[in-house]
Amino acid sequence: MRSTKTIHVISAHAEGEVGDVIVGGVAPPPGETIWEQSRWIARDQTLRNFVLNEPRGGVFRHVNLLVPPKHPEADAAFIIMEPEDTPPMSGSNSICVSTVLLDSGILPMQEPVTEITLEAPGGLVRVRAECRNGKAERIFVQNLPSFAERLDAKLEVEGLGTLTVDTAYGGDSFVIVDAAAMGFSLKSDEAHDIARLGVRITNATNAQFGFHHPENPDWRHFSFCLFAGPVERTAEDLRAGAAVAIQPGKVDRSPTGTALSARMAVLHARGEMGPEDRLTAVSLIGSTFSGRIAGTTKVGDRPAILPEISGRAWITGVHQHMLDPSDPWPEGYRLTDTWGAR
Ligand SMILES: O=C(O)[C@H]1NCC[C@@H]1O
Repeated sequence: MRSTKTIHVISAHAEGEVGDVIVGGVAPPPGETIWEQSRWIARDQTLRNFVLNEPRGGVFRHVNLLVPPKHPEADAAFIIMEPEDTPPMSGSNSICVSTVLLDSGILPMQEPVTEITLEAPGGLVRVRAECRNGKAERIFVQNLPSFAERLDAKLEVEGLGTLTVDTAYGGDSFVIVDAAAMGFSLKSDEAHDIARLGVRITNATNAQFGFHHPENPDWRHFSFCLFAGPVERTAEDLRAGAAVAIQPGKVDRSPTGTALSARMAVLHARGEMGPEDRLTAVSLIGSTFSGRIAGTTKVGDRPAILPEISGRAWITGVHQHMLDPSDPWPEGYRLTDTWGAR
């Protein structure tokens, strides 16, 4: 076999959403901070195209690049590559990265609990992993400070009229719509319609509102549309369906940890969720992430919560992605039959 580059990957999924991890074969990109390194990866596109485009990737794939941490408290750092974005943070990807680091032995595992600190592009995240028999069984992530931005804002969407939406940040930026008001009961056979509609709503939100993060002026757009199911409360246990449309038009198979964090920020801002409550988000495939509000803080002058989310991930394989020097498509390709919901 001949190859001009070989990239070593441990593949994983968190509650259904793919989050592969590059463990070797890629030199750390230039940059003084993990955020700067992630901007370099986003601008350069070479690695993104190689691992995300066909024939090695596909629209369902997210890939995380492990890099040496910059922060003295971090045990490891990672750059997240999603189909269209290179975001500050991701729930499912951080759970996959933690699981791969511990299950593969890159970081030492201690049973029954291992605590590690990860450096995401958006900042430090503390991780607690429940471990048994050599497996990280459940990962608890103290996500980035999360905040509600607009509540009950009016958004015009061509063909849909005026929608009432919330916007929020949960490690990534969300427009949140009421799933029932959009005619969805959040069943798996609605995935295609949710993906198509969600992208239209995200695009309209970007055109009309534009996102502003008080401490990260580089993150200026809305990434996702969350279709939020009704919250059912039993004492301190809250439960709600969640389907997130990801650009260019797919639905997260997991319940989306950043969406759960954004939703908890909105519920907290409305006085509908407190630190004693737990919110379980349920995805279209029936998988769950659990969340709680571990504290409150401020992001700039905005009131914010410190969300903790938890979920499970599993390793699915080990891959070596290679490039034959005669391959005419070294950066791969995308076609609109799968890249973008039609
Ligand atoms: O869990 C999450 O936050 C993510 N899942 C894929 C897209 C989002 O980053």
